[in-house]
Amino acid sequence: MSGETTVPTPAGGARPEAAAGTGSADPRPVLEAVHVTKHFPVRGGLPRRGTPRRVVHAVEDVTLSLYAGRITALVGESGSGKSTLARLLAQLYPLTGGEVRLHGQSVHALRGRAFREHVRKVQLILQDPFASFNPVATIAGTLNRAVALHHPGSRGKDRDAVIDDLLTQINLVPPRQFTAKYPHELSGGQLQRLSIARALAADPDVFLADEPVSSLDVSIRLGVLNLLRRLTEERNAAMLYVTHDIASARYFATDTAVMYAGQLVESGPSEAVTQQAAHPYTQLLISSAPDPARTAERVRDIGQPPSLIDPPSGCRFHPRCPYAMARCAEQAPEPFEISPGHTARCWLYAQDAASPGAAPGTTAPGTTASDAPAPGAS
Ligand SMILES: Nc1ncnc2c1ncn2[C@@H]1O[C@H](COP(=O)(O)OP(=O)(O)OP(=O)(O)O)[C@@H](O)[C@H]1O
Repeated sequence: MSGETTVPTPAGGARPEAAAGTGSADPRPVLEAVHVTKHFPVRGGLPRRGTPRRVVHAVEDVTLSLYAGRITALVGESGSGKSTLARLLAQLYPLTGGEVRLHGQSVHALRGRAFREHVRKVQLILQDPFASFNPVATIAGTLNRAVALHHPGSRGKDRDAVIDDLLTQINLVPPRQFTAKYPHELSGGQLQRLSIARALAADPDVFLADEPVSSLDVSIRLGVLNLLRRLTEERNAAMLYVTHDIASARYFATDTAVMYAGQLVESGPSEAVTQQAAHPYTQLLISSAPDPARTAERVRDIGQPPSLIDPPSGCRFHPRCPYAMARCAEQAPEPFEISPGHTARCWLYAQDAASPGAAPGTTAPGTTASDAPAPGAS
């Protein structure tokens, strides 16, 4: 594939103001997933005697770091494990394997004080704001609870001032026009802003935003994304931005990580990942992204992801990969560095398979045309 893949503007139209800033100079990650694995037991049906219990391999050996002042987009098809990874980082599920680290410290808390401390520092913002509010609590009541939880010493006027400040930060102004309202009196965009205000009440170090704009009307997505980016930069927080929309990643996120069937297949600076996509899956994801300027012929059907109960051997993408070679079905590739900070788990970039800078689309060096079977071959 050429490095000239056209990436459309984010779903929803206009571009956010600019890609997120360079962040703080601190090179240490704020939050890390280190070789994180999550298997869910398959419900229903007892395993046959002598056979292992069947599991969904939702997340497999994922290592990902989030940095202060930087937004990392986590991109992939539905079912690729993005939300599960976000929830693992939030400590909402126990890990099957690996480790989550906050400020370099391993976190094992699933309850109690340590868990509450993790939840305070790592705030999850979910896709559907309507589902996350008590319909019979006013805006003031909802925020009052959050402020009381995270600022236990605050009282009366102090707390009102904090609530006013939170509403101002998310542009629900003047605040007193909103405090007496109920969730059903706000639009989807206003409610999502409110869920951001609730997260802000905890003064977090990390935001985990799981598809924060996909349930919103196209016309208001941009405003919410810009708000998230401004808050991340102003507070020098780290952000994980989970999305199906690789196009928005380029404009919104500093870094982009691509997940396929529970595994990270490519990661690096957003510009490199989206403009010089290295992994064949990332290339297919980009070529399938909606782009009004693109002719219908350029949009390719990218097929179906595999079962995560019996995932393919070797590289999980190999049954769909137009460049699959024999070793792809046998051995899972390690991440190979394409350029500084830009890696792809693809055998095409192994030293014995491809020369530096070579990308699939033409026959990869070390690979003859007959080595590269037709798409769908395994
Ligand atoms: N609690 C659970 N129990 C069993 N399987 C689960 C559970 N949560 C997720 N899964 C499975 O794990 C896999 C990954 O799901 P996940 O929701 O993380 O993907 P996703 O990329 O976030 O998808 P989407 O974009 O549709 O939300 C899927 O096969 C899903 O069915």
